[in-house]
Amino acid sequence: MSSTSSSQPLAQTRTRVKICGLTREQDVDAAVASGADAVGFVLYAKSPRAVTPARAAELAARLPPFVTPVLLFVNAPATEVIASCADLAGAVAQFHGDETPEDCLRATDGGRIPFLRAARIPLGEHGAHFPLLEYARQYSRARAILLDALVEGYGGGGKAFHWSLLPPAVNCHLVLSGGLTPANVTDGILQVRARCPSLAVDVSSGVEATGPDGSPLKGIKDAGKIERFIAAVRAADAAPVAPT
Ligand SMILES: O=C(O)c1ccccc1N[C@@H]1O[C@H](COP(=O)(O)O)[C@@H](O)[C@H]1O
Repeated sequence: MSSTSSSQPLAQTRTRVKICGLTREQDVDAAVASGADAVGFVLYAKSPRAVTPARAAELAARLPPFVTPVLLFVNAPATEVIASCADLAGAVAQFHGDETPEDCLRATDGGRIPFLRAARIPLGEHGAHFPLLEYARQYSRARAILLDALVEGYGGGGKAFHWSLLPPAVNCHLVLSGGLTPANVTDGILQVRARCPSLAVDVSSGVEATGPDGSPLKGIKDAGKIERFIAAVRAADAAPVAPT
């Protein structure tokens, strides 16, 4: 039985929130205080938000029960994924590179470690050509398909794809990400939830602090932005679902 597709329609749930790319204790605490359901640590050395597995475990030790640590990998060897997840109780793996369905299973001990698979949707009108339903079928052992924009460097680019070009009906668990901010997340949820009842959201760039010149401080979060982001998610949950 697959995890992401079912013949029965999925139930609509409260929108779960993941805050990703955390590198500091105070940002983990801010995410938890604002009501995040999950926090993400980037175990991809080329990312400006990269942490080591040991640092991820140290930061995750601050999490209270029922807040899930997510470890993000890009084309990491299976042994590395398995070892990192073994060191962090309750961790979920997020595959954000070119991992095949077989790679995902190998790196999760045959699916025993729960995992998310990122789908990288082209920007602009090209997004209409992404075969999401087929992709979800291929990665049916994933707990959810995480939608991100196709950007250089695999992810974390702060760019949004065109949500309106997603298929009209998707019956698998989705995580919407890519360029979400406190200002656009309500609209994103309303557009995607009309197509998929089981939706979570994930943000990194959109809740980061900025330097004196307005440039983003990658890996450094802004507690106020995290709070406004989660408040905007709750506003979407309180809104009626509009048909597509
Ligand atoms: O954060 C990164 O540096 C990163 C690097 C490589 C792959 C994914 C990465 N981040 C993830 O990308 C999505 C969207 O992020 P954003 O909100 O647009 O910045 C999210 O899952 C990040 O965790």
